[in-house]
Amino acid sequence: MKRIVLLRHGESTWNKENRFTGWTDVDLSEKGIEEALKAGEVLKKENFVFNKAYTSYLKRAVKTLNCVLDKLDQDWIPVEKSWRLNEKHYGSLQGLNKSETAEKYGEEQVLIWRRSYDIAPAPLAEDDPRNPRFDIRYKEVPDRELPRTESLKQTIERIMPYWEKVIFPNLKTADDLLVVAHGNSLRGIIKHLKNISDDEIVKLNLPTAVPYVFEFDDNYNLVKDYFLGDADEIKKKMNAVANQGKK
Ligand SMILES: O=C(O)[C@@H](CO)OP(=O)(O)O
Repeated sequence: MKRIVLLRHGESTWNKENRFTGWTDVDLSEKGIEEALKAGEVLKKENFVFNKAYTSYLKRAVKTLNCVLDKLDQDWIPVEKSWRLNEKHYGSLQGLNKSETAEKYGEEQVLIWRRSYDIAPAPLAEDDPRNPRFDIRYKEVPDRELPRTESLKQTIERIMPYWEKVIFPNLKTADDLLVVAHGNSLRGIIKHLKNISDDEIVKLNLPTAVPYVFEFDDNYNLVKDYFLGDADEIKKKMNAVANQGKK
């Protein structure tokens, strides 16, 4: 049996403040660190030994991974970071409070921006200092590939080359892989793995720092997927994420 564990980072300071984050590089909150350490403990209890881990270029994911590996005493394993695992770029919404945005534009519009498959928020202006083209960490990425905003569809399009060429083929030699990323970048991967329709994906809200295990047979077909943890608590966390876009 081969397994890939997907893990959304722990609560960030902007999750706490209920602000659209996207590619903004905010830190974990105190609670986020605790959640990340707890995820590590849960994986330890299940005796996971990872061959390799992947994460994004954003510190809330990187630090969550570090907390998990520390708890597992597997700090030594190879880790690869890629900008392709970054969160969906939230364009000009980045920094805005989600409830205030719902007051202004309506909950339905906010749901479209947050969860629809192919509608993207308005892009950042070319000269906006937050435009990724000004950020040194993306200097190796051709400008035409750097987003100014993204729909989930566009997020999936930039993740897939990395998923299909780098992460997934590793299952040939590895038994257990760990991917620590973000609410929407992981929704994109899950949509692909479970073949979820464009309409159904709107309903998926990922909880922070709850390990989501995907099991594959010898032909790399998905056989089973499940969250590790208390079902009621996970449901509560998912509802809380969904409610962030309400007035
Ligand atoms: O703001 C964001 O970048 C994401 C993840 O925290 O939020 P949402 O759940 O609204 O897509």
